[in-house]
Amino acid sequence: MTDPAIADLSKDAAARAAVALVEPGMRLGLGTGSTAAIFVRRLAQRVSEEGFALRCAATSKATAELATSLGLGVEELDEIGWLDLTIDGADEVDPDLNLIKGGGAAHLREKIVATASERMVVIADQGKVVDRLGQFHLPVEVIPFGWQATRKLIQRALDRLDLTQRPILLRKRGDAPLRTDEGNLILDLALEAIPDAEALAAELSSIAGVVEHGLFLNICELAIIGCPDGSVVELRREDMA
Ligand SMILES: O=C[C@H](O)[C@H](O)[C@H](O)COP(=O)(O)O
Repeated sequence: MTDPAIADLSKDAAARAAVALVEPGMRLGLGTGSTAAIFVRRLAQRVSEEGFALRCAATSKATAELATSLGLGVEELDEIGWLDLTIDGADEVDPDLNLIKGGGAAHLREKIVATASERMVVIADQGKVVDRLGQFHLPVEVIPFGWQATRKLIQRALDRLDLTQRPILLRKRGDAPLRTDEGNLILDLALEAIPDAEALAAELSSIAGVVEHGLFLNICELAIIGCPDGSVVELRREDMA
């Protein structure tokens, strides 16, 4: 676990490098979370200094509010239609640039926005880089109707993948179940490690009550990893380089 102050310097380094990828007139997807929020602040700063136009779609109500408060115009994704670039954070990044996202319960809209973009770039601190996905609890957004049956079906899917006895936790905010921007629930899967992310993603996607899981496979093209000294390391997916 990275020291929070060090992580903030690193996140800022990654955010500043990502702002340099933005070109005037771009159609841009804005991610969610603490790293994405730093990016939004740095982006607003650059736009106010240089005064160019952008069209932005946000991945959450929180990001839309932040961007709007900083003077960035935010539109619905469908008003813009398609995006040139999405910049977002991640909870884990593996060597193939596969990700776990959804620590902030926003992965459904994040995945819609990222896959409606020509390019998705992740910004993160070094603590997010892992050899194999799964230490971070995998968020799964589920419909409230019949969610306990959905949880049983997820458990059975995990059993088929030899991920037995893994806790599946209903995410709460205070005493109440957390509701996503879409009014759904989040189940967090404490897997420890994911031996076959493609197989798990396919199993989860086949369950009726599952809206979306937080595995982002083959979506991210570039990860900008910030370091506390202000430098960054760029990780690229081989097949897109
Ligand atoms: O749902 C939230 C998102 O997937 C975030 O991008 C992710 O949790 C990373 O957030 P942070 O930058 O705060 O670590």
